[in-house]
Amino acid sequence: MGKRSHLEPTEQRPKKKSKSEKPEKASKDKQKNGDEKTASYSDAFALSEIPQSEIDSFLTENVIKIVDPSSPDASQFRPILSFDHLPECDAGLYTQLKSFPKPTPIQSTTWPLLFAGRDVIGIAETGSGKTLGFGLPCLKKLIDSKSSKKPCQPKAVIISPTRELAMQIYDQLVKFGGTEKTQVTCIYGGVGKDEQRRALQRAAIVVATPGRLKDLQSDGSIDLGKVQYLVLDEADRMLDKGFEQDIKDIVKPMPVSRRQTVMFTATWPRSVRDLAATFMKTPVTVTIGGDPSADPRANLRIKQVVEVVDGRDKEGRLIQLLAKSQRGHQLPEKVLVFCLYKKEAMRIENLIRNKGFLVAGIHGDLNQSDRFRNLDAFKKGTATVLVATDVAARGLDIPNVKLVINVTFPLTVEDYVHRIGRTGRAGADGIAITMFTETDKGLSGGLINVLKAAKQDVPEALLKFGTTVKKKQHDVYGAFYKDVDMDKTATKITFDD
Ligand SMILES: Nc1ncnc2c1ncn2[C@@H]1O[C@H](COP(=O)(O)OP(=O)(O)OP(=O)(O)O)[C@@H](O)[C@H]1O
Repeated sequence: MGKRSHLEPTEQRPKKKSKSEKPEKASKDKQKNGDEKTASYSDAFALSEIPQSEIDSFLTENVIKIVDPSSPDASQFRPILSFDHLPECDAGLYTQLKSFPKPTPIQSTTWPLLFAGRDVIGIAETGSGKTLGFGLPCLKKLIDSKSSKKPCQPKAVIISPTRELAMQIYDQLVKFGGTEKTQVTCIYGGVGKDEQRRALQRAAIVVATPGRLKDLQSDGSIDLGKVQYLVLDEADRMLDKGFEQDIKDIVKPMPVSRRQTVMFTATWPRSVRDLAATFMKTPVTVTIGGDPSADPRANLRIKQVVEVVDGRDKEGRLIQLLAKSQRGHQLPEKVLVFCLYKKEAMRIENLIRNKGFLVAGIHGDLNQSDRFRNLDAFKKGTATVLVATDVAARGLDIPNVKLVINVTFPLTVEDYVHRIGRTGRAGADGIAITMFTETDKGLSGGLINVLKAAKQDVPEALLKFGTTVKKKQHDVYGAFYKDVDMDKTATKITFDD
């Protein structure tokens, strides 16, 4: 292990080391924190052989920041630069990884920490492989675990804000899970409970939406007292007011000392950070691409176009854009159209259908089988336009979405970053076109900062609305807040369960 750096204990930066200097192969029983979690992790020999200068370049080039309150030593956890550096594991866990050239930066940096049992907050751009970032260590933990599992007592729980995202995480775990795949299950609302109860009998890893998980916990169908690995995906969403109480209730039977807690997201607003700390034990915060205290950051491969328009011109402009993307190419492009409200989404979907485009919709008023079916149609390309509310803003990994059109701006710039992040995934490019009207002007400052940070053009007309960033106005924001029918006087907020 190299010399300790003189940095403040809260911050790790790449340490300078000569090329010939090699770190000791260190065994890392990382639990200095006096808790009951134990995990042993050592750098693979091939990783320990890599010169420190190469590690330093990797950290610098990817603008990786690691803040560990318990240690100032940057070399303690070397990023896993190649799949060959992964710790040994049975059960064909790494077989499927061969389809990828190497780990993404968030995977490289968080995997060693997670294998070593640390609590981790991982912040990285949309489409950067965060699911496997938390998913692979989860599967490895299960494979390595010697203790037997009792029915309805999972060892790992992964919580996601929407049913579609929960299913997507489940699919990934099954795909990468090798022989353990039969021990993964997914529970979410909008469908019957009996089958889910049966699946819980054998499930070691449960992927869930919070409402249904809480329901099954309350009626005794699941006992979370043995959970050792807890993930909040889209963590800022899971911790905002809409879900906060559910999450608190769910984690009550899993003491923080006995569980590893993992939070991943692309946006990490200040408003949730203190709350996050109450769920975690000396977490290491890993940020890819810059300081987490800055404005939410968009994926840099997405070209962002903002058009300041009169509200009455939106539909005409939308049809123009769709005509170009659907008929101006050999094959129609996949386009995701975001609306703010369910009624608006339904109206826009009908409008698009009447113009002869292949369209499907996804929002909270559809039953679950229609939601899954429509999403599937878009994935397969039988519908090339998907009209969605923010229920589809986060996490969904739909191949080849070329264009995102925001017909109505979301209620927060974080949601904007997630919405446009449905394109430009896994290294691809994408375009996002946003119609911005006078009604949205309260968010112009935040949007301008997102555009500037991503070196995008800021239209004059947007600057005229002002550059001040207003404090977040909605305690409940994002996908579910907006899945409300604002045309009605009763403003019941509905959540995925
Ligand atoms: N090492 C890798 N190399 C290339 N592609 C990868 C790698 N790991 C994962 N992917 C692929 O990248 C895509 C995006 O991954 P994922 O959905 O996990 O992104 P994310 O960071 O969670 O995005 P979001 O913030 O939108 O939820 C997926 O199709 C996934 O299969």
